[in-house]
Amino acid sequence: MMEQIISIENLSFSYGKNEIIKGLNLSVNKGEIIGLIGENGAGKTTLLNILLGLLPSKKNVQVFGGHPGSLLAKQKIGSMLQGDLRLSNVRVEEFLEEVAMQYNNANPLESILIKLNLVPHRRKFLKELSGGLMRRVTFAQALLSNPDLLFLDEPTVGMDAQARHIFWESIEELREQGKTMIITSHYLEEIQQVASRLIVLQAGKFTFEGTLKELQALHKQTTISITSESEQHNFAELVGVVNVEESGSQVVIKSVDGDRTLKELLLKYPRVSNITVEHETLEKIFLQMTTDRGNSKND
Ligand SMILES: Nc1ncnc2c1ncn2[C@@H]1O[C@H](COP(=O)(O)OP(=O)(O)OP(=O)(O)O)[C@@H](O)[C@H]1O
Repeated sequence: MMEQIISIENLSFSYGKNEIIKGLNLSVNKGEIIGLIGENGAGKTTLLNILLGLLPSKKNVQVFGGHPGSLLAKQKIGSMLQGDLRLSNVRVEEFLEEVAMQYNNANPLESILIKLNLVPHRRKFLKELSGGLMRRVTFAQALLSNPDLLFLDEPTVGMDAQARHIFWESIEELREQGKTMIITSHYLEEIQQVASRLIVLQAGKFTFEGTLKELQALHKQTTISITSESEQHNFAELVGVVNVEESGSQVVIKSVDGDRTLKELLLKYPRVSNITVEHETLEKIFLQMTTDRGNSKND
């Protein structure tokens, strides 16, 4: 049987009169990697803070079968939140040693410093770290407790290419170990590669939950680019086509039924060449979803 790690039933949350989270339901099983995506201000960080017990909730939120923020949950969760640890006059290794002391089964600090390439920075003071280096130290802190559940809020902001690479490699290892994760990120290309399930949060409500494939099927616009030397054509008439742009012999066709459009295209216009077919990326789908909502708001 699947082990349920997080359970949320009809959760709402307000800051004063401002309702931020609106009737959310969610169940997360062991080993799932949830990619939580949403515009700025959608409520992602607020939701993570509720799951950590940093913001209040009622019995409708359970983490490891208990209340968020319980001693058990604290031992089992590693989190990497937004906001830097600008403590004065504390060195990286002193800070991490202190964190490790709070846990019963802490990972060896030395191995984490090596894995995250932090050995050359261990004697630096936190206050002198760059933004990206600070994120790496924050990730080290999240890993120290050898957590079963990780909340990673915008983990790669400010990281350089190498640090990002090391980060996603570590996530892959954690996935193989069966760890459960909720990751928020605005780098959708990165998140779509690791997430087993995507959740879109818009203005405090989940507007999509499922795999990337399922999301793509809902927004199934396909772009077919071709070269056509023939003057005699009417690509707009092909099945599924919603838009055609022509520039000389270059033609870009948008279709909501890519497979059938392509079939009919090749049947009717066998002489077209340089055919490329592109499905929607998560980035484009997300832009479309948020723009649609923006438009309907102004209706
Ligand atoms: N302490 C607070 N007091 C009042 N309002 C707050 C507080 N923290 C956040 N908010 C508001 O709650 C809303 C959701 O914020 P939250 O940080 O959860 O969004 P987010 O999805 O994480 O955004 P981002 O992508 O920018 O990190 C925003 O409108 C924000 O202004």
